[in-house]
Amino acid sequence: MSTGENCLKGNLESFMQKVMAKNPGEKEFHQAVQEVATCIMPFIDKNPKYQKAKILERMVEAERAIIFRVPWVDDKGEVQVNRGYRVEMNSAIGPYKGGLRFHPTVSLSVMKFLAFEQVLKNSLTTLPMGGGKGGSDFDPRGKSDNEVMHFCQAFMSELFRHIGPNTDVPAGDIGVGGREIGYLFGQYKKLKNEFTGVLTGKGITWGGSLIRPEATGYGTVYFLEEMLKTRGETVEGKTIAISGYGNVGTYFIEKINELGGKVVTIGDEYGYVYDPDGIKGEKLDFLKDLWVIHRRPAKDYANEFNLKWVEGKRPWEVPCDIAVPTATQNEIDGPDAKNLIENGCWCVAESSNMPSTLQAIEVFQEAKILFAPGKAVNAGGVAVSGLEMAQNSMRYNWSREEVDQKLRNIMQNIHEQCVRFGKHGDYINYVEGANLAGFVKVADAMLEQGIV
Ligand SMILES: NC(=O)C1=CN([C@@H]2O[C@H](COP(=O)(O)OP(=O)(O)OC[C@H]3O[C@@H](n4cnc5c(N)ncnc54)[C@H](O)[C@@H]3O)[C@@H](O)[C@H]2O)C=CC1
Ligand SMILES: O=C(O)CCC(=O)C(=O)O
Repeated sequence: MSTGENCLKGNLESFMQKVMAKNPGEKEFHQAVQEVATCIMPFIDKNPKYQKAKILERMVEAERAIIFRVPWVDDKGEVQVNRGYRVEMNSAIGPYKGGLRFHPTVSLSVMKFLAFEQVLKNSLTTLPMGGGKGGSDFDPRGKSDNEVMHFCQAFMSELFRHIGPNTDVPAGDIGVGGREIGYLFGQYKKLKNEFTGVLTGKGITWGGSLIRPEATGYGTVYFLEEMLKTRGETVEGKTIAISGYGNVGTYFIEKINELGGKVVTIGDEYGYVYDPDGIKGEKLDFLKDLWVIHRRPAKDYANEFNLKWVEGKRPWEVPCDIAVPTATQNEIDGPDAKNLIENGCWCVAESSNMPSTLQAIEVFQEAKILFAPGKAVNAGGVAVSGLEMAQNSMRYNWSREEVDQKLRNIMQNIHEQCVRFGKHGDYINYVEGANLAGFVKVADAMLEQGIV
């Protein structure tokens, strides 16, 4: 290793030590920062203006992080207490924008890693959106509709004072779909007495955008198509393993089926289903409601169609051409990554946020397979949220075809940016490309806006 490389390694270590000391125990946040800093620090070294203004040091510090109590009453009349969060990470290029997650694993660390990733992702879309994320440790599974509504109303009773159409615009994420956005919006409107585009993912009759429900899944496919083109390939005839079967997973399958690919797995934290004939027709119709409407486990799909259920394992042991994680963070570890490659997988497109551990990323990059990170691959969801905001401001709606075309253009543009910033000879380092392209726009805006 040269003296310059040693010096950079030393800078990264000392930077990470400071981040870890300031954010003790927040392992997901450390992981997200480390992945980004590893790519950005050599670039900052060559562009001292970013160092002088301490841009990266400022970017890892949330502009604001709100933690609040969410008390509500369940169907038995018992008081329940959950914890709510909204991390407003960076507003250099627009209002804070990012989803709300309702899941028992939600913690400050999870919220901060998601908000940090969101800043760079939103920048990649080229739309004027800053980054934020929020949520609660509330678990919607097994709750009645009435309980979900009461929880959403209690959550918004605090959140409403921190958000607004020009300040912070939340949307859905794990456990938050159209139903939850409806209850959250209703409570916001009641409290503020105004009808504004304060949330995205709204119903079509009250300000939502066509294609928003489909956007993350479809956008993933559009990005995947661009990746495959770099090797002269298409989706047609490819066998694909995925994990989650919620909003992202089901619309991903829908678009893959249209293009002649075959999705053979879905799963959850309890195991996975192997469906070698592919998830299509009435099986996809069944799957679409399974989580998004009923919040039921993946095993129900195996039982319904008499398929193999593999208890306690992840789908990454199944032979496939392409793997697309669509569930949650750190769902592919080092051994999973090795398994995938040994079984013939040559492309991994991350549709969930930070699904691969740092070790898994290393395995994919060393094997030089096509590998692209969530912040690029899954940016279609927030991109159409940005289009929903634009339509709300204009008090106008674009057609399904118009939104879909804009989504496709945005995903192609993100792919071009990844190539521009990440190409090394024949190999495209999509992680480096996405991080650098996302960083430059935010960093330049921060420089122009002074030390704030
Ligand atoms: N909804 C959106 O527009 C976007 C979502 N994402 C990411 O995509 C992923 C999926 O989100 P959605 O489909 O919206 O959520 P969802 O709530 O509709 O579906 C979540 C899926 O993940 C599974 N799951 C949840 N926790 C799990 C765990 N601990 N282990 C294994 N499986 C688990 C559930 O069973 C379900 O199949 C998340 O990582 C989310 O952050 C990223 C960009 C946009
Ligand atoms: O649509 C949005 O605002 C956010 C989507 C989201 O949460 C994400 O991109 O991870």
